[in-house]
Amino acid sequence: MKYISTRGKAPALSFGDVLLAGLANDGGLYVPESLPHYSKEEIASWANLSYQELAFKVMWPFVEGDIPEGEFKRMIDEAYAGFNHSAIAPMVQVGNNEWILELFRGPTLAFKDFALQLLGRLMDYVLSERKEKLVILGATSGDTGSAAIEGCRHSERLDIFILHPYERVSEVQRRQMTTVIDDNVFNIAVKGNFDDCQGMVKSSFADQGFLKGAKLGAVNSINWARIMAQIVYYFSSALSVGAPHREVSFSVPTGNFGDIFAGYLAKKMGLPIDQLVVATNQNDILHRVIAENDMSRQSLNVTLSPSMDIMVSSNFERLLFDAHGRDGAAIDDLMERFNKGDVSLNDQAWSFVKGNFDSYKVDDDKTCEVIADVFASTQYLLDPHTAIGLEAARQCWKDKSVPMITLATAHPVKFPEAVEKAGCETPKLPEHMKELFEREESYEVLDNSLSDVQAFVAEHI
Ligand SMILES: Cc1ncc(COP(=O)(O)O)c(C=O)c1O
Ligand SMILES: N[C@@H](CCOP(=O)(O)O)C(=O)O
Repeated sequence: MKYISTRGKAPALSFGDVLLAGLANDGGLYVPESLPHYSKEEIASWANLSYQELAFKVMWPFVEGDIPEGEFKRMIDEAYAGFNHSAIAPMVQVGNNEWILELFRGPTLAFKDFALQLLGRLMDYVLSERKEKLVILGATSGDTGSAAIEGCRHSERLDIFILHPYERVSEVQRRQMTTVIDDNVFNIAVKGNFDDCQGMVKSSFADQGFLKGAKLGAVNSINWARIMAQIVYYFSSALSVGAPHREVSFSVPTGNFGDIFAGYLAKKMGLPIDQLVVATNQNDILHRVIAENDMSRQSLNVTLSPSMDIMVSSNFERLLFDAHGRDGAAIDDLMERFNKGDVSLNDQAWSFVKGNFDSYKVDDDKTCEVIADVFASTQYLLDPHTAIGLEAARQCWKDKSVPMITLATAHPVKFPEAVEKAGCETPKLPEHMKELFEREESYEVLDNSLSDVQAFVAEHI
């Protein structure tokens, strides 16, 4: 399979090259040149597969030619061995035809483990084959960081630097990253917000001179391999409620647009999806663009769902590429216009976006109300991001005979502030994290300055 850049100016690459490249060298994001498409019969034949077997079926066309089949199967098995539920992504029913897809059963308790447990292994394999090393620079609003560190820390071929916004992630999230004391793991708290951190990562890809010859890699969802692994649970959950013989809908707590973009691809690959609902917190740029064609960047709010405190949604560019007939030059031009302050899409692109997604915005008060109500009626405790997803699902659901699946993107134990504001009790940390608050932390606090961050990285590789 070949991959092309959304800006049309970078060379087409193979999976292995895209995996290591992260961002394309024209500033674009890599997407597959074409997608595999599966018939109803073929999807139906996957109904009794284990999660790992299904993962292989769904992802194999994307890696074939670059990763040997046996190695890929081994990596999948190892990646999901550390999950604490045999279904890997179990479903919980919270209402009539209303489902929660638990994506927090991995080691760091958020959906990021699905892709990052695999990504670390894929990178390690390709780097070993090529006898190369990689410097990872990642940005996190709280969850990607710990999952990436967990997925990469054991590789002798990776040094990993994670930027998180200073004092804007929950204490559990921070400690999950900063208590990992390994020679190849570096945490940096940037005095800024997530968009600042993500901007520094992208700028560093554009000019890698500061690395003195070392190569930069990405663990954020700008890396295609992240999206690929996130497609699988759309298939597994849909199959478990009767797809492909019936349609299903999904509601997805959204920030960087990676997770829901994976759902959009699942649909293009043949999964019968009725609705894809983009659920946002007060940082609602994606809701505004879908509902009103307004992409104006407003200042970033600090919310009770910090992992979604994002204004610049990287993966939206992948969707815009499709919305503009996969014309890289048009996207290159559009991105330049956005940077100059243009804030709307042309009619054709907007109707493409509106035609594929519904959206809803949920504020902090409503988030807490949903956590409280759902707990009172079912004894099921939602994390704040999932509560936003569930509320958006309920507001946007058009056909109640179609099962609505809300992605539970994180475990509530990571967000005690929201849980307590909702009047609920925060659950206990799981066994493997029970000493989290006693463990030593190590991280560097830096100004919101690209040169300071790059100097720190250069000094420590
Ligand atoms: C808990 C949680 N929910 C939702 C999201 C949003 O996912 P995406 O950025 O893929 O849209 C994130 C961060 O990415 C997250 O950590
Ligand atoms: N919510 C994320 C932000 C980064 O998103 P990514 O999916 O592009 O890695 C986080 O928790 O770090």
